[in-house]
Amino acid sequence: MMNNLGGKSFILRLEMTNEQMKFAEIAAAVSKSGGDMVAIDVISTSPSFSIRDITVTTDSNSKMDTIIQRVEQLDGVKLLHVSDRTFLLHLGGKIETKPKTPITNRDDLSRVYTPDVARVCMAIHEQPDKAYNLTIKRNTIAVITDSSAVLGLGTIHPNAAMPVMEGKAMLFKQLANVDAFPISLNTRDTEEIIETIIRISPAFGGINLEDIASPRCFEIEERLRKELDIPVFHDDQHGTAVVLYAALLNALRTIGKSIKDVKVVVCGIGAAGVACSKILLAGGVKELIGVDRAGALHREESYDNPIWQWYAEHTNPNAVKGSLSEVIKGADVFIGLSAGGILKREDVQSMAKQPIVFAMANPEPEIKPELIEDIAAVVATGRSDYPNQINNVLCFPGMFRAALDCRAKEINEPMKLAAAEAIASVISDAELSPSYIIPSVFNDQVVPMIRRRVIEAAIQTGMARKIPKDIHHVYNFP
Ligand SMILES: NC(=O)C1=CN([C@@H]2O[C@H](COP(=O)(O)OP(=O)(O)OC[C@H]3O[C@@H](n4cnc5c(N)ncnc54)[C@H](O)[C@@H]3O)[C@@H](O)[C@H]2O)C=CC1
Ligand SMILES: CC(=O)C(=O)O
Ligand SMILES: [Mg+2]
Repeated sequence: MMNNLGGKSFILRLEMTNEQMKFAEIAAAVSKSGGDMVAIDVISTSPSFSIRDITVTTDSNSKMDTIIQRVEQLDGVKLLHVSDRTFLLHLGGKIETKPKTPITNRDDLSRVYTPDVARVCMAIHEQPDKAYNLTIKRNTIAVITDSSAVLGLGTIHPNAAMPVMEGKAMLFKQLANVDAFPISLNTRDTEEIIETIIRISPAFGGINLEDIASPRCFEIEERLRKELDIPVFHDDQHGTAVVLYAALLNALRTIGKSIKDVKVVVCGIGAAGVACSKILLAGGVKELIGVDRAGALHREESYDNPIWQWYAEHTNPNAVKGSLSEVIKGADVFIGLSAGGILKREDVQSMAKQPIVFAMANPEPEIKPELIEDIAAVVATGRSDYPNQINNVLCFPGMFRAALDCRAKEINEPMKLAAAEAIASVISDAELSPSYIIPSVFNDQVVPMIRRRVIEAAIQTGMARKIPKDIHHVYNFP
């Protein structure tokens, strides 16, 4: 079954008769259908035929079927199997847990497990905070979803949300050495979600809420922040807002506009759209218009959704009404956090000179960059296969590294702004350009810069319960 989630790479296992072996024809069939043959591996050979794996890449999934059909039609070639490399990477899940020390004899066994472990349990029982020293709590967070807003896929089965949560857990570990447990809840009831998270919280040093739809995500996060003494961070709201703000600061630097003067249209007033709008208001944007499915939110309308009511009262100073195409006219910046393909080239043509377009919906952006690269000054998406990836992955590993290291009670607004400024500052003036406004996820300065700036902000705002040695030493904090 084909989907349409962007470019991909796949492997065709082919049985080829030796006298009719024709790589040139296979390469031509692949190329004519819009693919590239990037590798050939021999699996087995016999006097009359051989079995080979041909790795093919395409720039869109829709071309995959055509390539397969063309290759199947070649004489002397039998298609045995098609493996999608993305699926292969997911076989058996993407992460595992491992003991830190081996258990090789009875003595080890009695220390890590019963009877000696009981002494450790009782030490923590007498002083529960010792969990930070004697359990995984010190370095472990939970990545928790209710599967109601997974990427831009909407509500999907709880099992189906796991690949994204596992992916986030991988990124936490690889980028910031934070251990993360992926958890997909089998409920979408606000009270049950809150109660479940409170009940499982003792194991964790932080909670990363992920892909929980608005408006329930706002209440869930607010209530958990009050109830728990560990940081609770809704990644789609705050991680996205931090990275968006960093990218916008740098994009404006490239075209010489000031954040205080630009007209910004945010499309999709959900979890990410609300948080991004809040950070923009805090950063000084005055003319901000939010658009959702029914058009611009404005103060002359009343909304059942309390966050939309708040939004309408705090944005759109001229109470502009209308569809996205109407309100985007003359805007300097478009920020899409809604759904794929909803922005038209004509909409971008109607924006102010040197428009900035951040089409951040995943997996399909609001508009494909190639459709507007000749008319937009700066274009960014949420994806890793285009330049300028604005994705919360630039924030959450460093943010939780910092929060765990200083044992933060909460992640507050100054800590988020500090993270945004840290990300923006990774790119020097000499490096900055319209196609390089935001560092890559593989830039190894990102996590340490965020960590340092966020810990400083946590200390200065009374959120840190511990001052890591390196920070204490460098800044001479009391
Ligand atoms: N690049 C990044 O780092 C991130 C990207 N996203 C993407 O942003 C999108 C929204 O995510 P969330 O805010 O978590 O979801 P959400 O479900 O909380 O909000 C989505 C909002 O978009 C609106 N919307 C949907 N179709 C629309 C349309 N055609 N026109 C106008 N508004 C429309 C919905 O009514 C809703 O208010 C998703 O595609 C998600 O993948 C979200 C978080 C991070
Ligand atoms: C990137 C991300 O968290 C999302 O698209 O939901
Ligand atoms: Mg998400």
